[in-house]
Amino acid sequence: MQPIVQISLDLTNIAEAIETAHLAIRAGVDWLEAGTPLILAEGLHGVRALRSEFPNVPIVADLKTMDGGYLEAEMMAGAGATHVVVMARAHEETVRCVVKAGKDFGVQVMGDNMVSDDMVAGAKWLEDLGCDFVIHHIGFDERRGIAARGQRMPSPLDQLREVCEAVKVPVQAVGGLSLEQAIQCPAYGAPLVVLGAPLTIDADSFKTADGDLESSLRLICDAVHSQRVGD
Ligand SMILES: O=C([C@H](O)CO)[C@H](O)[C@H](O)COP(=O)(O)O
Repeated sequence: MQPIVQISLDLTNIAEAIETAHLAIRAGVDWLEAGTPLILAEGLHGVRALRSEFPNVPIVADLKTMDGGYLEAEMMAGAGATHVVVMARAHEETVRCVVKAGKDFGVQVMGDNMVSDDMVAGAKWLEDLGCDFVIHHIGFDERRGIAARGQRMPSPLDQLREVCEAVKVPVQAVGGLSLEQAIQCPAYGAPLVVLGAPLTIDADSFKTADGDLESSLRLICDAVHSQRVGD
């Protein structure tokens, strides 16, 4: 499969999310993610607004579902999401409910192995329960906490190859990746590349000399799309 570029809209209002999404789509981004902060701030309205503005673009709702999985997935599907996210730390029954809702409402399920005791086993478990994708994720707080104690910050690249080898479903690596590291994900076997905080939060640092963020983003998308997964 050709690598896919997703932008994580970790923003807190619809106007900013739509503006960033337009720029991203023009630059070649394939999927939009309604990030957790956007969903907290704007809820279903945020997902509906993205769907209405971008009728044909896949939209990942990063809900991080822990319970009540069927209804959460049903609501997000109704608002226009094409993908929902359930956590490996949730009860097995919750993952099953989200997978069932995914089938009933035509959305795909991404299982997130964040904070699993064994990240590789967590990924495999999510696949066995029927998730369509695995997100291999080192959480924001975990990374910051470890760094604050003066230890090396863990990276999702550390075990990415192992996770990709353990499952058959496509894998996405998330959590503190620089743009350069994100671009390397297909070489580790992960076809889904997420551009997160560096672009949505520190966007100014990624503008080209002429101040054009869109052209920087286009270069990144081209670099990802020109790769073959696992090379
Ligand atoms: O899911 C996320 C996190 O848990 C906070 O909600 C972020 O979208 C994800 O961690 C992306 O983070 P960066 O890689 O730092 O952009």
